[in-house]
Formats: sequence, structure tokens, C-alpha cells
Amino acid sequence: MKSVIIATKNKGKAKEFERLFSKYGMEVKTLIDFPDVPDIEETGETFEENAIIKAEAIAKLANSIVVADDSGLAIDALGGRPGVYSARYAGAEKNDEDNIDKVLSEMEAVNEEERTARFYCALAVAGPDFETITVNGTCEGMILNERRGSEGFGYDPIFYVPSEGKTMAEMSPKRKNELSHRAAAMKNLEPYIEKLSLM
Ligand SMILES: O=c1nc[nH]c2c1ncn2[C@H]1C[C@H](O)[C@@H](COP(=O)(O)OP(=O)(O)OP(=O)(O)O)O1
Ligand SMILES: [Mg+2]
Repeated sequence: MKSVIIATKNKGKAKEFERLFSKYGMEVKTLIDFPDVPDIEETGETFEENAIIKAEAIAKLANSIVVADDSGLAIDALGGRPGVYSARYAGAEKNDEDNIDKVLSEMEAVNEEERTARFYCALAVAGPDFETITVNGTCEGMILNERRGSEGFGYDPIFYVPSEGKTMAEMSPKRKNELSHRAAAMKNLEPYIEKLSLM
């Protein structure tokens, strides 16, 4: 089976990519299996820049084609925060529960109709002999006042998708992978999957 390296240490993302790439008959390897690989500092100002930084750094180390995902939550009432700081919003140790608590407290006084938000996902593909490419995907939703559901990861329990009547943590993993920002970005990656003969 063909395989692809995803430059992530996030177990939630890894699980989703396993499913998303299995559609192309591809197996996913991540940095979770390579604990010695150092954390790549995400110094970019945009999701795209950070995805490129991660993909290129790991592609260089592995001398291989690498995909990286940089993603996060942009809340309108918070001026787009937590944005590129989503993972470290409540501190450097990257704690999903603390991040959610911080968002909930900042959103406490915000009216229902002003609780609009979207998830962003930038994917970068880097490799030894081509120019790095990037694609994007988004998913629109609303920030709830409390957690709902136990699937998924990150901000999923407070991210409500009106068309589904569910938070992302209440959806099946299969359904989330049909409508998420990551799914949308993967759809945009599709033409390149063949072109880069990742398959
Ligand atoms: O589908 C999602 N459902 C809920 N939350 C999500 C999702 N997608 C991204 N997020 C949040 C989690 C984290 O707070 C940040 C990603 O930060 P981001 O730097 O891209 O990932 P990370 O540091 O966890 O792992 P890595 O850089 O090794 O891929 O956005
Ligand atoms: Mg990160």
C-alpha cells in the first residue's frame, strides 16, 4: 500500500487523515511514530505559512514527500481569535480543555446571533523535487455556551454546525470527515494527489 507522511503530532488529526487518505488507498504515517523528531516552531502569521513551515521542515528531514496541516478556529466576536494561536490559546502546553474554557469565558456575554465562527485548515505538500503547494478549507459554525458531545478533538465540543443540528463532537467521525474544514481542504488537494503521484 502507498503511504504518505503527515507532519503532525496531533492524534485527533492523525485519526481523521487515516480515514481521509484511505479513500485513495493510502496509508498514513505521522510524527506520533517518530517521537525523536523535534517540534517545529510555528512562526507564521497565517495557517498557510505554518503548514508550509511544518511540511518543508519534515520533508527535508525525511527526504520525502510530506503533508502538513495547520488549522484552527476563528471566532468573529473575538476578532478572529484564537486563529493561528488555537493550539496554544490557554498556554504553551496545548490543552484542549483549557482552550475551550478560555473561549467559553471570553464568549460568555456574546449574544447567540453574534457567536458565528469558522474552522480553517491549510494543507501544504512539500517534497525534494517540486515547489511546495498549499490548499485550504473552511467550515462555518457557531460557538455554544457549553460543551456537547465526546467525539473528535480540540474545539469540537463547542463548535455547532447548524445544518447538522450537532456539534462536531456529536457527529460520527465519518460525518465530520464529510463536512469539516479538513475534508474541504482534502477535496482541494485531490487534483494534486495524482499529479504528485503520491498514489
Ligand atoms: O477539526 C478540528 N476540531 C476541533 N479543533 C480543531 C480542529 N482542527 C484544528 N483544531 C484546533 C485544535 C488545535 O487547538 C488547533 C490546531 O493547531 P495546529 O498547530 O494546527 O495543530 P497541533 O499543534 O495540535 O498539531 P501539529 O501542529 O503537530 O499538527 O486548532
Ligand atoms: Mg501545532
